[in-house]
Amino acid sequence: MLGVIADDFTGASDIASFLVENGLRTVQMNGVPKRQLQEPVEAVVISLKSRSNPVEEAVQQSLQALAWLQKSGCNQFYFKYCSTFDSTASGNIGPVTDALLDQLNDDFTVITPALPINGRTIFNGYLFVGQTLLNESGMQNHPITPMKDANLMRLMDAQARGKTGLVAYSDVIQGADHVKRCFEQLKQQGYRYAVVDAVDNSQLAVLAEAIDDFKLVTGGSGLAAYMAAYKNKNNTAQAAKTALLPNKAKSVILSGSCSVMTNKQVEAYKTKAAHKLLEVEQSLNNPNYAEELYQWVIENLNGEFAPIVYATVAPAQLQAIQAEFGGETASHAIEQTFAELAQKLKQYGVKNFITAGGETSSIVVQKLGFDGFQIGKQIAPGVPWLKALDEATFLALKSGNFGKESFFSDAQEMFV
Ligand SMILES: Nc1ncnc2c1ncn2[C@@H]1O[C@H](COP(=O)(O)OP(=O)(O)O)[C@@H](O)[C@H]1O
Ligand SMILES: O=C(O)[C@@H](O)C(=O)COP(=O)(O)O
Repeated sequence: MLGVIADDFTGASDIASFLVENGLRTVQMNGVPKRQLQEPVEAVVISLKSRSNPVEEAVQQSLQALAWLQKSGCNQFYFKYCSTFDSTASGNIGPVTDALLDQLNDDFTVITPALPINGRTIFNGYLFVGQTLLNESGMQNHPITPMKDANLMRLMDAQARGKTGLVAYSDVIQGADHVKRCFEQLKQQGYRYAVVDAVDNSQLAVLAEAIDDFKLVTGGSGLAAYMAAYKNKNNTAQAAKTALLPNKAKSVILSGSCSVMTNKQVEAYKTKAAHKLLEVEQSLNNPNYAEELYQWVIENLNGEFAPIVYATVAPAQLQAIQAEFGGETASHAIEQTFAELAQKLKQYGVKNFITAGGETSSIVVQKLGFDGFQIGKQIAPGVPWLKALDEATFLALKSGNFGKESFFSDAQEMFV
């Protein structure tokens, strides 16, 4: 069984959806579960909110997740981080990878954020988003983990204990046996991690075969999709695919992502539905603010499309807000307001929640407190509908940069 430790909740649903698409029966758990697994599954994804926590906390949470997965019968582990490698010079991708390797008594793994279907590719160890380098893609303006370099070896070396080598495109295309030999060479040269080029899915397919016996794999969801397909090559590739869809019911959208794509999605959606900007100053200073937003949402639940509350702003506005209130203070206040608002709306009877942004989605789901999710149909690559395990509440947790401009209405067009 494959055990996945995801550093945020959108990332968890992203990887879970690709595992399901490629035939693995998968469940997504909300944090480290307090109970044993009840579902017969081939993969378990544990959603953590550890991407931007202090390093020690992220390491500790990840090790707890690993221990639970080991106890539950997993024999291979995947550390899922963002396809845009969201991290800083102190972590958390490096330290968590090191801690997981140590705990598994291993000393080598791969670094593979590539997700070609969503434009994330790696060439000569540089991460691209579409046709631009990561650090020119808009990710340099990320509110919490601004990405100012695209070189994965440098990014990893800054935050991890060991040295990072490269298996370049010209080697990857020579096939899985050759890639395995490259890994051996890198190990002999003292490298602990290998960035592996992937400009399209065929390199991920090669890599999936080359790492089939690795104890720990790290990356975005792209490689996981091909691992699932490889593991499933002899049998029921369609078995786990699901048609699970949300019911038409009271629905809301909460958008706390400031990514380039979320900005476009919010702008497009504002032409269709009731919309309200979440004001940072109010979040910080008005103790009644979540209640006021709640009243606004419930007055607007009966439109053709769900109302949206958004903190999403363009880079210049974000900079001004962060300069005025402090980045962390602003982020924290916004996240708390969204969490409180979501809780009130659930109590009111809202059944479908669409959230945008990894941190935002994570805090909302933690507050709503489900044990975990079944994985439903994808709205866009990497964004499935999820159904809470014990009730008919559905969620779509949209990664900052995923989905088309019409994502928010696309999601609702799937209601049955
Ligand atoms: N208007 C804003 N001003 C300051 N911070 C903001 C604003 N809107 C959102 N944020 C914060 O930015 C962070 C966005 O992160 P996240 O939700 O993970 O989105 P993404 O998926 O795009 O990375 C959150 O902590 C959120 O609270
Ligand atoms: O790998 C990805 O890009 C996503 O699964 C993911 O982790 C996105 O993070 P957010 O943009 O913070 O939602």
